[in-house]
Amino acid sequence: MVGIERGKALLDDLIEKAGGCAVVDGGFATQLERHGASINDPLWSALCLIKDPDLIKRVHLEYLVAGANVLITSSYQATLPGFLSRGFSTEEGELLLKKSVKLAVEARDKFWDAKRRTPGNSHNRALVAASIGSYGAYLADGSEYSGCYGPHVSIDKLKDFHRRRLQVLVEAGPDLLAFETIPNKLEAQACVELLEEENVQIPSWICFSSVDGENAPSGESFKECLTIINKSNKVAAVGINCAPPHFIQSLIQKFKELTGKIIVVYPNSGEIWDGIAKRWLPSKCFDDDKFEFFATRWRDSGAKLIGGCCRTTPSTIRAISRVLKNDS
Ligand SMILES: C[S+](C)CC[C@H](N)C(=O)O
Ligand SMILES: N[C@@H](CCS)C(=O)O
Ligand SMILES: [Zn+2]
Repeated sequence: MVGIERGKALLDDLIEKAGGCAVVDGGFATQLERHGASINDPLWSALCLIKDPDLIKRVHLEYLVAGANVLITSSYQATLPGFLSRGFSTEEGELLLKKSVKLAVEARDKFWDAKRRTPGNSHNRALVAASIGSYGAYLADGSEYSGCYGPHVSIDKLKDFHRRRLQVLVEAGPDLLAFETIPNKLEAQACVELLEEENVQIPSWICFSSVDGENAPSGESFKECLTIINKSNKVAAVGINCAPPHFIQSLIQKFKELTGKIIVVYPNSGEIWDGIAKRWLPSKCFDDDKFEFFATRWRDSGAKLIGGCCRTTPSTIRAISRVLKNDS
């Protein structure tokens, strides 16, 4: 078995060993902020790659201890143009991108080396998914929740935006690529074409946000979006991240009808991001108990990777992990 098939087998194996549903980590930026990191910045969580890499590793370890089987790297809003605009050279920017993968791999290996020696160890070796935030995340104007990129953003522009970061992240050796908060069909198409053009040999997941619980944020149907993704053998899983948790049950059912790929869901707490004021607004939320209650429903509806996104914490992941493990 070579390349992409080997990577997919690794993911299938992780899911099987976890009892049919593996746990993704929780809000990465949220946990950085709980430790005092100040990330109100165009680079958002990626600012810590520059300012406090030790904290990044610490947060990865906290999610592993909480039961995460997949770690998502700190590269969501880490981009070469973003680093260049801060005075870094291209080479330095590429090193920062690589560092995001290195920190997660080091945390995973440290945790796994300790666990595998423990008698009765029931842990799986976690996988590292390199985060690729949408173009809207880079714009830092909240457009990952609207999908409105304007008429001048073509598929070629989106591919150009994503290409070098993707190459550098793949070179750094993660197990998976995690495209996050994709808000429209055009960007989904760009990601799929890029994976093919770059002949990427590790599996990806592509996750959409949603603001109405039925469609991509752009208003385009998931049927249209998934028709594009279904044609790609580079994409192992598809799903939803950073959407309100009360949308998830019906979206899993919808996705089940639209794809044969693994379904991945990691909703946020339900708070709404105000992209202009750059803060979370209160709204209908799930607490950890509700995540615990709904995690088994999401699994029973067909999700095979479940976690949390913004405003969830290691205690959310502990609750999800506990219930999925005890119930499998
Ligand atoms: C997932 S959102 C809360 C990340 C931050 C956003 N892209 C911004 O920079 O405003
Ligand atoms: N994984 C990202 C959030 C995506 S919305 C982070 O917390 O950095
Ligand atoms: Zn999020």
